[in-house]
Amino acid sequence: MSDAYLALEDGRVVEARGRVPGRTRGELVFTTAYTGYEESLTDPSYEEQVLTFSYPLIGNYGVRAERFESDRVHPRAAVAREFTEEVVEWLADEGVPAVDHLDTRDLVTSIREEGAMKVGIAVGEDVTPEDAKEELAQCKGMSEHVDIGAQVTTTELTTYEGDGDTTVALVDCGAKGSIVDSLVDRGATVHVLPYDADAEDVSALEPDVLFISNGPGDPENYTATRELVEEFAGEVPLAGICLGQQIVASALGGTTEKMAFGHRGVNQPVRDLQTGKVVMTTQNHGYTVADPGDKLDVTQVNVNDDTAEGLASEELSVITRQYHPEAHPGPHDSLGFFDDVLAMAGTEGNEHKPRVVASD
Ligand SMILES: NC(=O)CC[C@H](N)C(=O)O
Repeated sequence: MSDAYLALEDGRVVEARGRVPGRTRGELVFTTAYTGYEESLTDPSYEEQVLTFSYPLIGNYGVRAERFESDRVHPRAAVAREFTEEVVEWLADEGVPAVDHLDTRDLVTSIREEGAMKVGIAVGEDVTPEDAKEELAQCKGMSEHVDIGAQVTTTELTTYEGDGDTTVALVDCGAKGSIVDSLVDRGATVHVLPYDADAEDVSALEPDVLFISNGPGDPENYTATRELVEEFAGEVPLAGICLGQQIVASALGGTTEKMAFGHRGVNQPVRDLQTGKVVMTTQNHGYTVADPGDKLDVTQVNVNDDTAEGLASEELSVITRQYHPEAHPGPHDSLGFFDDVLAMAGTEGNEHKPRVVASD
């Protein structure tokens, strides 16, 4: 008898060792990141997903709150070949079910072949495969979480003061803390707004840049945020990261679609189409921009599958990234994006000229 079962959408039930008890469900995804488990587990973009680590040992350098990207763990459950005791204690404190001692290579191969799939999980002394199947039966697809932004956003305007002249209105659809840090470190004052902020809320801040954050789920469900982009495009420079790129594209006439299993890891190669340079990037997304529309140009692409990794419009002053230039976890190669965003703002005291071509 096992004390943990995973019921997969493809009909299989996988046995595992229970580390943190509970019953839950979500979309089963994997990350190939070999460091950064604290950052990944606290990334709000993982809301409503079950995160499988393909790296076999998770927790070997401890758990430190200073590395967290938000104030809680977001995946509904965590799966690894082996979790250390310290990670298990953290996940137990957070009430997030965890399992290990299963063949994660097999799980990852299934997701690669069949795509991200729903999973039901049951962990505890008396659980049965039927319990996991019951969870699976109640599991929604990611796009069915129509108001997922409400689960991860700030509920009130919060301001982080920088010592420069640029004011950024950051719409929080589940923003990682490192995005705020990267902007404040460069002197920007960042006003973090709820995901459903309206045009008046934004105008009141007189921002130099409207910045749409990363976040979980289907970009087409973020109606209020898309309306903000429509309203301010051409009036205020626009920036976006990950979900932010998808929302900007969708608002400006482009389309988005769900990927088979997405990109999650810290070594995704991205080519800048103007410079030809390739950088290694951190990624965590299951949707992508299928067509950028007439107003935006694709400026960067994924080397593995050619998907759009950067978009821009010189005319409208827009730059976006599908990957995570703020890193945490992952390489710092693309931090220059934040300099480009502030340069685009063209505020007084900024030594750069406004431009939309990336330097990263
Ligand atoms: N990191 C993110 O912002 C994720 C974006 C979006 N929710 C996706 O899965 O594609």
